[in-house]
Amino acid sequence: MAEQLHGSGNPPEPVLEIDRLARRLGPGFALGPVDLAIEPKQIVCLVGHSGCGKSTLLRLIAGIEQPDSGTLRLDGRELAGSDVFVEPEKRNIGFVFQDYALFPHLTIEQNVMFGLRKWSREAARARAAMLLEMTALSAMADRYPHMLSGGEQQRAALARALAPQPAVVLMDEPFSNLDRDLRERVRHDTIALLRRTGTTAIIVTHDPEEALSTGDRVVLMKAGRIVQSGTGRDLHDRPVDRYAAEFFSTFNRIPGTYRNGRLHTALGAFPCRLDLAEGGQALAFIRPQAVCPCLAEDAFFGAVRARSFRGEIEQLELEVEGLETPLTMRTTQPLQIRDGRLHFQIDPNTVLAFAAS
Ligand SMILES: Nc1ncnc2c1ncn2[C@@H]1O[C@H](COP(=O)(O)OP(=O)(O)OP(=O)(O)O)[C@@H](O)[C@H]1O
Repeated sequence: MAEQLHGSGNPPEPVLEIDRLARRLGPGFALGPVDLAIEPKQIVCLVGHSGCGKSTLLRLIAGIEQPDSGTLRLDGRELAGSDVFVEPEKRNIGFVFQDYALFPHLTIEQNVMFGLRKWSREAARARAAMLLEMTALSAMADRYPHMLSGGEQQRAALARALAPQPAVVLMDEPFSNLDRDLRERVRHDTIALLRRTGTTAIIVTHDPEEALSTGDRVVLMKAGRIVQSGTGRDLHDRPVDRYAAEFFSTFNRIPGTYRNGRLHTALGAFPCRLDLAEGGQALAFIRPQAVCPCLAEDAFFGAVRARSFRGEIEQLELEVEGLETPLTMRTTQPLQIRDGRLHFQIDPNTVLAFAAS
């Protein structure tokens, strides 16, 4: 997770400010109201399940879609508001589409130069040459898009988006068309290029791991709204609700009773603060990695019902007295299973608690 570090002073002025932005699409879907402020040079990952409105928000920012209400400002200039609407090509925003959308009848160099039509030919060629160099495409400048691999087309689309020096680049699922190995590499190179050029970027993804590993800031959406926004650490370690928790991790959900600032369960009592009356029902969310092997005789134990070795980690399903469903455990530690039983303890530090309803 790459966290951007700022000095101890105030955060920098946002480059993009979204204020109460809303858009209804047909009878079934409404986006917003959405508020979001994005700092310069930040890489923001918009993440959420299919249909939550990620692309709609991106299209509103790009100007492909017009909001019903709310405002959008870029570098202090209003792009969309009650009586303002700036056309996409006048927004100084770059866009990389999921399918790259390169112009098939133009060479790679011509594609990259497309947004530079107002530049002098000399300056445009120099800028395109620099971006082709940065994306390792110089040798392919005269080829047409169909003569490039998927990864190369993605880089060409990024070079084209970056060419006019946009204030923000928007990328809609830019790595999803690539197979797994290639995706890792292209993602790494893309982020390196965005960092090197100091580009502010919003990347849409539905992949939780991609969001956590890529974004300086992760914005989780659900049903057209922002559920939580923060660093990957914030969202992973301190999710605001069950939805956010389960989006990024898998958990054992252990029922319990809330009393005296603790959630009392069959696996012990965990300190927590819930907006719940004394005696209210809640769930302890226990990560499989927080279930640790333990040799102490008075530790909890369970009957091993399934065991699968997955390379670096081993996953076990344990049947534990007092629990209705098997407890999942993931560990890298050596295991001592005696008579089919394993002793374990729970690391309380990562346990989360949510009201049961
Ligand atoms: N032009 C439209 N008219 C009516 N409904 C639409 C229109 N475009 C999108 N929708 C609906 O709006 C919702 C949000 O779509 P959107 O494409 O923004 O979601 P998404 O989070 O990007 O999903 P995915 O990850 O599948 O691309 C969906 O339910 C979709 O069916």
